[in-house]
Amino acid sequence: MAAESARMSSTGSSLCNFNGYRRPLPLSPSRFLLLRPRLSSSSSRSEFLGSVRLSSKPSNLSTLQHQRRKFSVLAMAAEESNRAVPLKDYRNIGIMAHIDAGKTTTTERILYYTGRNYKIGEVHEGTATMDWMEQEQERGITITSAATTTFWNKHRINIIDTPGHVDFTLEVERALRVLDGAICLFDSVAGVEPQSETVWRQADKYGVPRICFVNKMDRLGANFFRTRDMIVTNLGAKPLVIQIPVGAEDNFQGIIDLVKMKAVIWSGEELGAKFVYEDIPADLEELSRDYRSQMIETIVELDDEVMESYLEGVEPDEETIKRLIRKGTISASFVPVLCGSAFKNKGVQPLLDAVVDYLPSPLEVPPMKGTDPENPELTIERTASDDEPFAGLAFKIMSDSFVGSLTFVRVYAGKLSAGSYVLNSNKGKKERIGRLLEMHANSREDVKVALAGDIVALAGLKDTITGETLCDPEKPIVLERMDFPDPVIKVAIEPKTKADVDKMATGLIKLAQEDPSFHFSRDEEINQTVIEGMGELHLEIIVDRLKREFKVEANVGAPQVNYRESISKVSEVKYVHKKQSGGQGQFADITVRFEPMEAGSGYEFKSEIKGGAVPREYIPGVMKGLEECMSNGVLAGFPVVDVRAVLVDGSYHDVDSSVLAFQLAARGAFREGMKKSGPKMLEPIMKVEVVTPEEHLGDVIGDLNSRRGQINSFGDKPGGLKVVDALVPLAEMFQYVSTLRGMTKGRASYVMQLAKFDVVPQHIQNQLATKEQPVAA
Ligand SMILES: Nc1nc2c(ncn2[C@@H]2O[C@H](COP(=O)(O)OP(=O)(O)OP(=O)(O)O)[C@@H](O)[C@H]2O)c(=O)[nH]1
Repeated sequence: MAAESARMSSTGSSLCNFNGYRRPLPLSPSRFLLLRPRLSSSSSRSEFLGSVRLSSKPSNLSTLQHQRRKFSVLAMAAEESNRAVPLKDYRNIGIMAHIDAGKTTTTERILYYTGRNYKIGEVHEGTATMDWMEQEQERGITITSAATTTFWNKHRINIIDTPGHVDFTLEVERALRVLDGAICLFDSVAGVEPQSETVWRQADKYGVPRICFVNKMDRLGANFFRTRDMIVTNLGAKPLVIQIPVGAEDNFQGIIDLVKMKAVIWSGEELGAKFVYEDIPADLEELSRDYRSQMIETIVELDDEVMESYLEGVEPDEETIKRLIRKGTISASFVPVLCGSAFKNKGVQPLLDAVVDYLPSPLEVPPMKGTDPENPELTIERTASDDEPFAGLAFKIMSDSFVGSLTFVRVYAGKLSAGSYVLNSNKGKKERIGRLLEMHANSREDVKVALAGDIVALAGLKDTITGETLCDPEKPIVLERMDFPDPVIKVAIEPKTKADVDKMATGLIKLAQEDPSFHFSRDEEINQTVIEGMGELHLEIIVDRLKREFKVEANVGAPQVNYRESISKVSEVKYVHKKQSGGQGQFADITVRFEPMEAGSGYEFKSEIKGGAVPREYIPGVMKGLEECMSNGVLAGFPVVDVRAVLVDGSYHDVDSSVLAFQLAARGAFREGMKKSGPKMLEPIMKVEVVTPEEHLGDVIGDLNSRRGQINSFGDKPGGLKVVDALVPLAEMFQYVSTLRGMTKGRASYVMQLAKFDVVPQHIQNQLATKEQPVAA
């Protein structure tokens, strides 16, 4: 059996200690129904390669356990040999791009050509298989990742379709976290668009090898070479052109395969149209030779021997070329660039070949690392093998009308059997694996066992939420968690009838389990529920799902920005809470130092108490008192962030001191301390990119200025379009879509994403301080 290896890490967290205690960013001004732990950021795969192996974890298994283990190893070995597809032939891939670049269409074509989908759906007809949710079909956009398994050339390909809209970038992050490789799609007319840049950076962060597919070569204005150049200028990447188009727009016929030096021409554009390999047309011979030389000169750099032969005039053979393209893709030395038209059914099969030929198998990516739940200082790794102890990551939860809820899990190591028990190592709870399902968009297949490298859906898990680890109870590990963004927008929501109250609570809990970027809270005092998310569309979809899936009719208030409060300087306050009203009194004396922290740090509590000035048993009272206040800043009641509270001194009374007295003292210290620390209000600032015809440029800029926008740059786009890049407070962007539409007769478009939090101008702070919290309409 492969040994479980242990590594020491310097980043162990001490979540429960008084010193260095951290809590999540407070997200609502009122009481929470749901609190989420702040998750540590995942480090990149390349970072992982740098760690040092120290020792093996000692085993303390009893003889009986040893025997059982020996038996199960033998059983596993037998199963390994029964593996239908060897692990080296697995490809776990995602398809990512800007909105409307054609991800869903391409995925549909892949499913068709790999034989899993007999009746193909068209996105614009609202019948695409991957876009299975009703809202997606109506709106023609992809809003959740749907995982599906398919086969090509004896390889097993697990595909995750990801959304392009910025409100759902979390979905893209989640997909990237569990994938080994990606196809980046571009619209050949628009080239590299803003959301492609965002997902590209996300893929960089997770070290995901990728190939590029320049889609929509049949569209008017299609330009493969311009898109290739934009990959250099906008993404800073090194493209390796391995195909060039034959024709473009109406005349797009196929591609030149620069590896085989053959033209691949489709006989028609209907589904299932046949293609043939033929000689390169005379007018493309020179261009093809040029691009092939560039390709070969790039790849030979990866192998000294091949380079030497090449310099002596020997061109590498097809097998060597493919091996080196694969090597360079996996090591991110370059990104192969292909082209086609998914809609016109051209280029999809060679794209599938490229997935198999150039994207990595689970064996070619660094082993997954995590920590020992008993000892967070100890880093453990799991390599992709059925012989390792089971470890998997729950990366998505979806409500399902048949089985209640489905938990999507990427199996990193070991095997998972239906009917067995696994450990949720984040919660320390066992979960029974009821059904294991292999997903095919909206249909499913029961399987008995999932093996290393698989992506499966589990039915009937009770406690596991997105981002948590499931593992072998005898070999526990907590895998690196995912980063979830904090919501930037909120609205009040109220059920229309009393009968809907319970249904709404059930629905909100389920939706929050599925989507870690969606939060909700309820203030019993004013009888109000507030939902929080990443944008207007995100919350609109949540309300829509409440209605459709949970049959809840609700009134929804106007959207409000999630402001935050913070401090600008250090302050120290001494606060004595003393009460004597007959009977036992209350006494607590504390000195707390409040320190500003770097943006995004949340809130931290530390105790520097020495010699028992404040006895240990009272410190939780101080922590609790401070934490309660952190969700309610002194300026306008917004959550307080980026603050460290340090308990430096205090005193107590033998009879009158209690946890409650210290809790109340902490509240008093917070109020005074915040006021002394230069409190400030922060607001989300969005990076906005507007694409508009030149004649409306003046109006667009004037309007952005009137929204407190700061214009950063202008640019040009094909087709005489202008691009404006600006930073605008989110508070000024509500309903921008209709203003922009009206102003430009529907000819301009925009995308935006969170850039940073910044200080709110004083006059707006004053208005906010006197404003009511959101109320449902
Ligand atoms: N002309 C042409 N149209 C295409 C092609 N591929 C996709 N489309 C069309 O482009 C539109 C968007 O395609 P989708 O597949 O939904 O794009 P998507 O990237 O999944 O979109 P989101 O999920 O909303 O981000 C649809 O109307 C498609 O029919 C293509 O190769 N050529």
